[in-house]
Amino acid sequence: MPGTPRARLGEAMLETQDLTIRFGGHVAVDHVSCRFEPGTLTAIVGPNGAGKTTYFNLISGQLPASEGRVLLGGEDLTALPAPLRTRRGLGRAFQLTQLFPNLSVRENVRLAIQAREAGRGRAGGIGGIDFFRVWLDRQAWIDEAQAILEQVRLGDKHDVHASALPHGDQRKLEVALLIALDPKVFMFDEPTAGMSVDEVPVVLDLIRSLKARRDVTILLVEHKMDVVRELSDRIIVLHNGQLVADGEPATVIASPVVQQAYLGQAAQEPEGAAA
Ligand SMILES: Nc1ncnc2c1ncn2[C@@H]1O[C@H](COP(=O)(O)OP(=O)(O)OP(=O)(O)O)[C@@H](O)[C@H]1O
Repeated sequence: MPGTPRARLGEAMLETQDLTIRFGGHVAVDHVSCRFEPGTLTAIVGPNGAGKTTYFNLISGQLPASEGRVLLGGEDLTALPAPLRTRRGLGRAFQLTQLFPNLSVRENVRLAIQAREAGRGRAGGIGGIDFFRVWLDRQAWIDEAQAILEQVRLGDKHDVHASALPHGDQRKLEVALLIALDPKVFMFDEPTAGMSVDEVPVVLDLIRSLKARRDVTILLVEHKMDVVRELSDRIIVLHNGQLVADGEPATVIASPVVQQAYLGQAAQEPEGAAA
C-alpha cells in the first residue's frame, strides 16, 4: 500500500515485491507488489483465472516464483519451501489431502498443535526420555485440541474419523488446523465454498474472531462479494495477474475496474456487480 511504513524487525508484516510466475508464455501473476498489515483483513478478488489462487500459492510456497520476493516481518522467505514458510508463521488453510483421514478429528488437531510446538522447540521428550513430560504435554495438547474444536463447533465430533466428516465439517476442520498452528498470517481460499447456508455463519464468525485479535494478518480469496464487503478492511483486485485496484472496500467495489472485471459474473456476485 502506498505510504505504508516499512516493516520493523520482528513485525509480522507480509509483503510481496514484484511477485511473478510464468507458465510457459502465460504470466499468471505479474509483478504484484503489496503489503499486508497485522490487524487487517484483505480480500483478494478478481474474475476467474485472474491469478488469485496462484498468488496464494506463491506466498505460501506451493509454487516457486519466477521473479520477485515474499517477505514476512522483513525476512525473505522466497527461497524457503512451503513447510518452512509455515514454521515462520504463514498459515494457509489445509487442503483435505493434508489431513490424516483415518485419524480422529481431534487427533488431527492435536498433531497440528504438536507440529507447532515442535517448530518452536517445545515438543516434550526431545533430548531425553521424560515420559511424564510427554504425557503431560499430550494431555495439554488434547485439551487444547478439544477447545479449538468447540470453537469451530466440531466439539461433539471429536472422535469421528476425518474422512467420515461431511464436506462442511471438513472445511471447519481445516480452519481448526489452521488455528492450532497459531500462524501470524491466516490465508483463506474460499473458506465457505461448498458449505450449506447454515454452516457459513460459523466460519464467518471464526474469521471475525481472528480479526478481533488485532495481531494477525488475514488474507481472504473470496468470490462472494457480500462476504468480502462485510469482513474486509481492504480489497485488492487482480486481473490478468496484475494488481489493478487496492483500497477501502466501498471505493474498490464501486470502481470502474471492478465493475468491468466482474462483468458477466452478476449472477455470482449480485451485490458487488450491482454496486
Ligand atoms: N500449474 C499451472 N500451470 C499452468 N497454468 C496455470 C497453473 N496454475 C494456474 N494456471 C493458470 O494461471 C491463471 C490463474 O489461475 P488462478 O487459479 O490463480 O486464478 P484464480 O483467480 O484463482 O481463478 P478462480 O477464481 O477461478 O479460482 C489461469 O489462467 C490458470 O489457468
